[in-house]
Amino acid sequence: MIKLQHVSKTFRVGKNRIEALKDVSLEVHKGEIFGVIGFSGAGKSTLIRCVNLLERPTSGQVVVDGENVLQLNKTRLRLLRRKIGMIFQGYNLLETANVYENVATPLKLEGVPKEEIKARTEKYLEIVGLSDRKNAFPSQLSGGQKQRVAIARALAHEPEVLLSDEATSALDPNTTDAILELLLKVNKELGITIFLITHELNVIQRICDRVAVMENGRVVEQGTVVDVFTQPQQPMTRRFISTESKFQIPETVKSDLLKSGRLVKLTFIGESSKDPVLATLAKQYDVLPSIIAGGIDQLKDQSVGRLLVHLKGDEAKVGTAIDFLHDQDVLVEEVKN
Ligand SMILES: Nc1ncnc2c1ncn2[C@@H]1O[C@H](COP(=O)(O)OP(=O)(O)OP(=O)(O)O)[C@@H](O)[C@H]1O
Repeated sequence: MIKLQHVSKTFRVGKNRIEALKDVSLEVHKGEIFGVIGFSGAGKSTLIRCVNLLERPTSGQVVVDGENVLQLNKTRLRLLRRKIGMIFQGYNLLETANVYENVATPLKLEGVPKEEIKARTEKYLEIVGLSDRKNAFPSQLSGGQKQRVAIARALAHEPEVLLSDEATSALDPNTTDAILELLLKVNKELGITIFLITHELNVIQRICDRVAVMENGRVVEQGTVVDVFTQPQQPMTRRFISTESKFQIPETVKSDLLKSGRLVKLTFIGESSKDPVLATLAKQYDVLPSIIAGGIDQLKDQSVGRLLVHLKGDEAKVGTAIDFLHDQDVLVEEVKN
């Protein structure tokens, strides 16, 4: 649906050159939710803005629905942009227009017939749950409601792709969850492909199918959310996951535990969480496992359980027990000093 091939973007500010994107390639498949995550300044906004040419790449190709957008004339580009809706962190609503007008006015400007404008505006306000607030003005709405209006406005153009530029970044956690649920519904029920950028791991975990991790203008890692989340390959990705993870123990506790045994982080994905591996360690290997910390993360379609386990016993037996864990359907990472 969206293909970015070797995309680079350099900004010139006075005598300085800022390389915001360096040879970025990625592909967003039709029907999926694809997320790009990275810390501030990584190049995420520049990247997403290259899809609908709010920003023009310095080099590389951008292909949307089979069309090379960099080669389109103005009319064809305008037609293509109709297939691409966009929502922003700051909502970009018309403050002097009410909810209904915020959705209807852009359709009017596009020359959509009157009856159709009414039908679409009502339909999409209903989908985002704001039918009863259509006469309210933006100043009378909460942040979450404003984002719902922005989503309805984008959907009213009946796009095939929705670009989301940090749409939940200004919202509190509960409102964020509600907006993420709405995006899932838009993806599932309307079949709209979603390409989003975020600095929040939670957004990726909750709704994305695949993810790309950006650092200093480059994509350093990409894959399914389950793979990238459970087996991060790059230091940057690990840093991101551990920064957000509640799964950390103080250094002093860690060094005490390492004096009396070995420490392993176990990750259980889906079905593997049902096997009683810790009981097997105690029974068959004569090793005493103690759970130091643990938790479950809910990814879009999968739950991932994590345990930090201390293993105490005869050194050789603990070694064999760790080999046994590696043979199970469980990801094992030993924690060392
Ligand atoms: N119009 C511009 N002119 C000059 N430099 C720019 C412009 N837009 C972005 N940049 C620079 O490009 C780099 C990437 O910025 P970008 O906004 O894409 O990153 P980001 O990952 O979206 O970060 P943030 O979440 O803070 O917006 C930064 O160094 C930024 O200062």
